[in-house]
Amino acid sequence: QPALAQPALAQPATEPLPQALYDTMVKGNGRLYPGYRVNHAKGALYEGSFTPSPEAARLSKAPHLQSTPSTLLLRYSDAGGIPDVADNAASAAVRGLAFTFTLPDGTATDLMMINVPVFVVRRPEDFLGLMQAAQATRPDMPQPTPIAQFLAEHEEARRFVTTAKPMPQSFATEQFYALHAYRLTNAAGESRFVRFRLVPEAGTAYRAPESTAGLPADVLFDELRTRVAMGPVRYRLVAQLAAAGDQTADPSEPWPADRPLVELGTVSVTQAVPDGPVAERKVGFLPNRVLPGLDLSDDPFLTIRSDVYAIAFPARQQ
Ligand code: HEM
Repeated sequence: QPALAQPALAQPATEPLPQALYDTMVKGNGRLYPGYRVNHAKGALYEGSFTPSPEAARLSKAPHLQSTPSTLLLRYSDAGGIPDVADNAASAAVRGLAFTFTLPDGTATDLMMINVPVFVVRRPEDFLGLMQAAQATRPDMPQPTPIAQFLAEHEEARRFVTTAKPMPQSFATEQFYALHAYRLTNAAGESRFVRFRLVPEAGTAYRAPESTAGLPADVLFDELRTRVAMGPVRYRLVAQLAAAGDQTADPSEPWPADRPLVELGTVSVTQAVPDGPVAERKVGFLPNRVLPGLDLSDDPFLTIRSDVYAIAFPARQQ
């Protein structure tokens, strides 16, 4: 009997993906900013409330989507790991808005959004590849540079980087998207896949690209603080409903624009958190902090990102 050739399973000792994503993000920042988030480092904390619409309970039995209002803790942010990045810097253009909804009995869930409707890559491992390609690229390199090569091979990333990301007039005139699909299940046991978005009551309003150069570094955060001091800033939380067969695993691929939108309720941002810069260090959000009636889809980013944030949060407590 011939001996079966057993190739040695010589796998290179690689880091688990969440740790590799975190470490590569830290490396990309070039230096450490102790106490700050490695991404979305510049931000501000606010309080508010969420009042669900009657339609919300028809879609989901999740406690925050029934009739009882929740209190909200919200954090607005600019992209990138530099805590004092200017709001008009190109690197800050992907802005974040993260929420914790808390019911009177302490039940809580998180929702994390950015101001673009789709993500830059299809899969978490591609995000690692994108960061590695960007970090390996030097201006004096011959073409194709690693980043040019990555973009050549990833059509969705090309689409993302070439899509204009205009600077809003205000955080109160920007739309935000949770990107990933979630599954809502109502009291009758009926399930739908949805994607959440936030639509500003003030309408969307952007700045002409040629008008942003001389703006103060904190223009958006200062404007929001002044605006909220004068009265609540409101948004509508909206669910886009998937049709049967729409894919739910790839946040770089939008669903067709004709998918119905259902209003889930009103978000009111009512006041800045006192001593927010200190308070925000003890605050973290998780894409997988869900409730019965609000479940994760098969989008692998939801779990991988949650694992990354579970590494990042304790690392910034020191
Ligand atoms: C694999 C892809 C991603 C990685 C590795 C990643 C990593 C990170 C990390 C490490 C932080 C800092 C967390 C902390 O210290 O608490 C962060 C913050 C954030 N991320 Fe991501 N992220 C990814 C994708 C996304 C996507 C798709 C969204 C869109 C919803 C998003 C939205 C945010 C927001 C809004 C924050 C700020 C949270 C806050 O204000 O505390 N991220 N990200």
